[in-house]
Amino acid sequence: MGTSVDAAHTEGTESALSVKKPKVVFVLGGPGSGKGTQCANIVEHFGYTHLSAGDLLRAEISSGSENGTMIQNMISEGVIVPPEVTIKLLEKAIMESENDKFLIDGFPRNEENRAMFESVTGIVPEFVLFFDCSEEEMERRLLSRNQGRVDDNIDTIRKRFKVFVESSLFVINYYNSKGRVRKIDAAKPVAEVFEAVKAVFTPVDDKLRCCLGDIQSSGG
Ligand SMILES: Nc1ncnc2c1ncn2[C@@H]1O[C@H](COP(=O)(O)OP(=O)(O)O)[C@@H](O)[C@H]1O
Ligand SMILES: Nc1ccn([C@@H]2O[C@H](COP(=O)(O)OP(=O)(O)O)[C@@H](O)[C@H]2O)c(=O)n1
Ligand SMILES: [Mg+2]
Repeated sequence: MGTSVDAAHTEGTESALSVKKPKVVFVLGGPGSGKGTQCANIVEHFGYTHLSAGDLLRAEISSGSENGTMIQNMISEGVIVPPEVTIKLLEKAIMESENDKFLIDGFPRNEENRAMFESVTGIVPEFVLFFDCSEEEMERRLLSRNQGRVDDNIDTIRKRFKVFVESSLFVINYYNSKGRVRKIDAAKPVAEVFEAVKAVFTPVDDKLRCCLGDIQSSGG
């Protein structure tokens, strides 16, 4: 028995996370759909901690980890890194945070990611925010992102789109069948997308209070 990150992978739901029981929202959508951009807005307004699976993997490469070369090669090819690597990084980041609510951005990207995260941590997401955007628009955004990413070139972008359609959409459909997907039209300008995101995160009783306020102030 143990609660260390290493122990988590051999002991099923004995992960430290099954004790911490954080609140988790998965943020999914194709490459360039605006996940990172909107997560920054959500953090500011709703007090979540943002964990981007891609950022954690890139930090792992920069740290000189023994997995670094393998991760670097896989990101350059636009393919999905083995789930135990990504889950370990997510668990560590969650355990190191004092917060108890997290936006997990860009994960789970395939069924292997999803099933292993659930069996290791015992966590089911509150809901899944899905940014829906055309490939044409996502391609335009990625080609002008200018963050020096090795995978923002047209060849790798096409491979990432293929992985999204062939593997990631399966996960979105899975959660949709469980009624957990909140789909957002992500092709609109950033501020308009965030209005739709806010509606998803604002608790129902806040929305009611807001409407009642409107009725009272109009004398109704
Ligand atoms: N709604 C939007 N309209 C236009 N450009 C956007 C929008 N959302 C994000 N961007 C830009 O598109 C690029 C990709 O956004 P990002 O948030 O990194 O997407 P993701 O994390 O899904 O790949 C960035 O340069 C970002 O500034
Ligand atoms: N769950 C994940 C998330 C990202 N990745 C890798 O990291 C790359 C970049 O992911 P990202 O989330 O930063 O990319 P964007 O969708 O933000 O453009 C992916 O193309 C994968 O190679 C992964 O292997 N597994
Ligand atoms: Mg991103």
